[in-house]
Amino acid sequence: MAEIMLKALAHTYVSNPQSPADYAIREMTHVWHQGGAYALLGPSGCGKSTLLNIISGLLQPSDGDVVFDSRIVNELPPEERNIAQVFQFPVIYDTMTVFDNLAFPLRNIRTPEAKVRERVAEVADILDLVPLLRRKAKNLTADEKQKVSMGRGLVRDDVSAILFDEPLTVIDPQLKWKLRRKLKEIHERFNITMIYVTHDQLEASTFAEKIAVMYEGQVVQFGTPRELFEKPAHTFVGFFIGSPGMNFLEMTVTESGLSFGKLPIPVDPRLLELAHRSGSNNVKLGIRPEFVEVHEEVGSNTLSVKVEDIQDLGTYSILSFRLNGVSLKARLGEEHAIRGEYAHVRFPEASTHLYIDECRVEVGND
Ligand SMILES: Nc1ncnc2c1ncn2[C@@H]1O[C@H](COP(=O)(O)OP(=O)(O)OP(=O)(O)O)[C@@H](O)[C@H]1O
Repeated sequence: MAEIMLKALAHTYVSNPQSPADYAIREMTHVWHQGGAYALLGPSGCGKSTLLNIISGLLQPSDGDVVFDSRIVNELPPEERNIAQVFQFPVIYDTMTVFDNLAFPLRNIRTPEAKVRERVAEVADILDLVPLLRRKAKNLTADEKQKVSMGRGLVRDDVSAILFDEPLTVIDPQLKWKLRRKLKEIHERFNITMIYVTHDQLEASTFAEKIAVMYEGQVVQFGTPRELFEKPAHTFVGFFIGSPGMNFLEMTVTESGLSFGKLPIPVDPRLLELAHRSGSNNVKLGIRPEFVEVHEEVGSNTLSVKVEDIQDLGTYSILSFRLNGVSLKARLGEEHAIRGEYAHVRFPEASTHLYIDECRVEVGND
């Protein structure tokens, strides 16, 4: 069991890096606490596998340190780090039985056979593999094989952490939720640090207590699923988390305030002050579709917008509308009907967020 710290860590695959864009992992300092259930979430190519391979020791970082419980492990090969890794595709021996596959990591470290039987029985029980123990692995279904692969990661009780790299890719959608629940159960039972890599926000938020969202080699936010939804720290998090993602309105900063095109947008004067001080012309207002107020009639401070489309998704619908030439979205409840060609929307100040150079800014008692 261990706390894992990434200290001023960076990695490039390029021999002579010239700019931050040459780094698959840009410099980061980051701590994974002992016993935590974490997800590493981000789109393809953002650096998730690179980071995971650096933690497991398959890859040496070009800069910085990987520290397990205050011990620098940069030089240690994977087998000496006591890290278990479960990959996208099952890693099992087809010709062995399920029992022997699960026993393999223990027999490898010369565990007494009585202990092997005890641990294999425990792990097989939690993964519902008991009826399959005598079967040859090659006859199993894809999800059974992946469960065996997970079991091999869990069977040693001396591992520092288990790293999962998109482990449900080959699993049928109907079985995915079952395995996700299993993983949660395993985490609670074994109190082990787990890091789960995925590009699927639903997978990340059902598994993890805290999610590190990665974008272009950086962790742009590390927070609970709720924090990522309610206070996205970076425009990428706003866009990537949620369905559909956050709306962004590009602001013009003037002496007297912020405006979206010619439309004045009220904001807290302290935020306006921050926008002025930054001198940036990359200022955006973000609001989640869930918080856009939509009315059929004109109301106080409402803006008239042209309805583009209403997508009925059963228990809710998504309204697409146009404002100042920009397409935006609002989420409507079941009972909320918009019939006309125009709707009247409001962006409640308490639900809007200000982003300067893509990062959320806030002022006290926010
Ligand atoms: N062995 C390698 N040599 C050179 N560049 C690499 C290598 N492996 C990854 N990269 C590059 O590093 C960046 C990060 O890749 P990485 O595989 O870590 O991302 P990822 O988030 O895991 O993506 P995916 O979800 O598609 O696996 C990408 O630009 C990728 O092209």
